[in-house]
Amino acid sequence: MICFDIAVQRPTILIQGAGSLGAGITALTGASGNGKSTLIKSLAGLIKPKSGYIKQDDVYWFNKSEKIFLKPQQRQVGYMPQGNIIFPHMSVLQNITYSKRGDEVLLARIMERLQLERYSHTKAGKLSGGEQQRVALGRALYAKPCILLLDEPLSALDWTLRHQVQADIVDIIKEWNIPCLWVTHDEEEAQIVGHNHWYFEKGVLKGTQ
Ligand SMILES: Nc1ncnc2c1ncn2[C@@H]1O[C@H](COP(=O)(O)OP(=O)(O)OP(=O)(O)O)[C@@H](O)[C@H]1O
Repeated sequence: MICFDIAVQRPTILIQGAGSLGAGITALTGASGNGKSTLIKSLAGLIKPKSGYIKQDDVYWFNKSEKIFLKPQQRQVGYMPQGNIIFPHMSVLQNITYSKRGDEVLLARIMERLQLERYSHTKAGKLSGGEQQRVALGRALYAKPCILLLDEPLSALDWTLRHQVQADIVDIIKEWNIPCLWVTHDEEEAQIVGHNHWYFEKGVLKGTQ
């Protein structure tokens, strides 16, 4: 279980949120610029909030008053960022094993589950959009995450691929039984994938109770 209560000051908006993430998918929506990526990056350790705490069970990842701040690599987080998500000149295998956290068994399982085996030595930049998304997901899973943070994981895909990759991700999260925070602009996608639905309104996280 990941619990947090944080505030992040941005130039034009104060972003605040408190909640807890147990197994299953929590969809996160909200208007552009309201703080969705900021929350995800804070949980991943890429942003240090100005106050509050983030903890996994009893272990603090961030605690302002105790001056605790774990770096991203010290948190067991699988993070799939928005935008350019793969290293195009590296092979699929090199992309997936980038974190060096997993092992051969986990790698084999990921390659099989994401149907990437036949592309192992292909440069990731040569794959289709949907295949690249699966590589990015594989990299996040290879980090042996205790939480998956997905920032608009389907945004680069056309409608057919969207449904396919969406179903793959939902299946894997069910199988792995871990918490997942899934950012999307698409309310319909949020309803389909999310067991819970959080949203940002004027920088404040709602729907967490
Ligand atoms: N690196 C940064 N430095 C300073 N301010 C930033 C930075 N990145 C984002 N912001 C600001 O923080 C606020 C929240 O941005 P954030 O990216 O979290 O929004 P979002 O809800 O994810 O938006 P979108 O849906 O457009 O991706 C915005 O006002 C944005 O301008």
